[in-house]
Amino acid sequence: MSTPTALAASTLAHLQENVNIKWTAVWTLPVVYVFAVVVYRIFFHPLAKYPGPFLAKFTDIYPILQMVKMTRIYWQLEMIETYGSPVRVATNELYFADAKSWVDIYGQSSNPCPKEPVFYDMFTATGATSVLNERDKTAHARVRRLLSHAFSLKALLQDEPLVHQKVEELVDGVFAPAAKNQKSVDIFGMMMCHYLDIVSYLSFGKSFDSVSGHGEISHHDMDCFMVVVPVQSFFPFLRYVPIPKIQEGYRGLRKLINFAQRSVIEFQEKVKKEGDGFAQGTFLRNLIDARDEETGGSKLTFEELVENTIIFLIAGSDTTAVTTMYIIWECGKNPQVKKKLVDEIRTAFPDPKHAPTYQEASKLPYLNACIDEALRLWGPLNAGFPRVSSGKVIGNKYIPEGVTVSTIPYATHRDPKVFPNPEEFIPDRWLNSSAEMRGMLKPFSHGPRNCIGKHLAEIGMHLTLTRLYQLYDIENDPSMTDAMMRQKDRGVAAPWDAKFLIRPTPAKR
Ligand code: HEM
Repeated sequence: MSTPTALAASTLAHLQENVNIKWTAVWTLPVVYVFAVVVYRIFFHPLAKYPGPFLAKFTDIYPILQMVKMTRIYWQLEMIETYGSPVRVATNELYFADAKSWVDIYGQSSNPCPKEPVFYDMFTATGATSVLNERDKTAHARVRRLLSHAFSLKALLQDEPLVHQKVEELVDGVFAPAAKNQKSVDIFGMMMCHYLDIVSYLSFGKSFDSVSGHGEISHHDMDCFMVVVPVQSFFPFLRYVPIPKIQEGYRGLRKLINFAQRSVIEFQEKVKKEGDGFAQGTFLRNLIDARDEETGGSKLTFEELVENTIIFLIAGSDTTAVTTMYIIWECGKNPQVKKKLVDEIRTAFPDPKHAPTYQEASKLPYLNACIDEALRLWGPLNAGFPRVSSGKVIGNKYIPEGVTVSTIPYATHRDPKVFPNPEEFIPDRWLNSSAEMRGMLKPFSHGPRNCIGKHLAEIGMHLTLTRLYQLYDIENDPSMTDAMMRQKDRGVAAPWDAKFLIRPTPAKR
């Protein structure tokens, strides 16, 4: 018979055993779960058969790491070169680098691949959706139709005098003083400001005037809020974090939203007061007046106007500025290229009193070739645009629904079979371009979600480059190196050191 002490001891031992079993269960269950997930992802996941680095089979570490390091484009190319296309770069993600995938993923389709939510939810200033991040096909098509007239070449050309005015401000405020004083000038920030001034003028009916520094909003405000905008969708309470940089970002964002709201209201009031004649045919007037017959004559709401115009600033200034700067950089490095371009421009426009118009400048074959080549080699958004497979054949394989897919421009633009010597800046390759080359060059993406601002970007770049080379001989400052101009991929891929020193001197004719 057990004594009471022995009984108590045995009960205690049982209890302890139970507790041990429970503790063992507490830590073994997650381990078994994680092990099962890893085994599933490596051997049984629908993407198990695709090549790729080992860790990508069961983690999403690589793309995240590359985004943080801002070196995504280089790693993307390395993945394609090492494993071919498609390559599995994360548990549920494939990269492609061929012409057919451009059409399959991004082309017009009754079964389109929608935008990837985690990536695109980042891009909102006010919390509303815009043409950029709207995922629903029908809702996007409505906004896109409402915006399309304002972005048509014909409508934009009505605003051409404004672009000329901004180009002259860049000349007078930046190039002329540097040429006069025979000094190098850093055009990195100024070029961003130049295009910001153009887009803000179109969007709000008044420019930020950031080149002259007289405006209400500066490029610095934009930089500030770009620190918080992409992060806040992951951390909804970010605005309450008392870190100075974050608070400065929110101040910049609030300033911009206030400016946008105020400008749209003032403009709408003027339209009401002054009637049909007011600012007729201008960009903002076109947006306000646009009606979509397919949705019973719906118009852009106030919230849509504000969010979309802010998105135009983000999408349309640094992108165009970066491309312009890389053309100047490459011309500085390649005297023969520069000579051809400058000769073409100065022969077509010998009189410095006549600033070339877009219709004239867009007919220059070598300038067009330089722009294509810069977008191929240095395109600001060449890291790709993620979509979610809708369950369809992409390339030549069926890709199940839900897999994240993208075609990587940085890689298609460097395919040596299509672009010999891919790392070299050779504008001549575009003078007789093949359909194959055009099928691989997609700096503005492809299909119904391609860049709506392409014409505006082209007007800006043509007018700016022709005028600058018409008036100035431009050298790269000797201190500038390839390493300083290497692209840093902060969303828009721009020179690593955020600096580009050049030396303009009056054109020798
Ligand atoms: C060289 C200059 C530019 C380049 C390389 C460029 C490139 C692109 C690319 C690749 C996309 C597709 C992005 C995606 O699918 O996520 C895009 C979309 C867009 N771009 Fe541009 N862009 C440029 C200039 C502009 C300008 C000047 C504007 C307007 C002011 C603009 C406004 C937009 C908008 C609103 C979208 C979203 C379109 C939609 O989803 O329907 N872009 N751009």
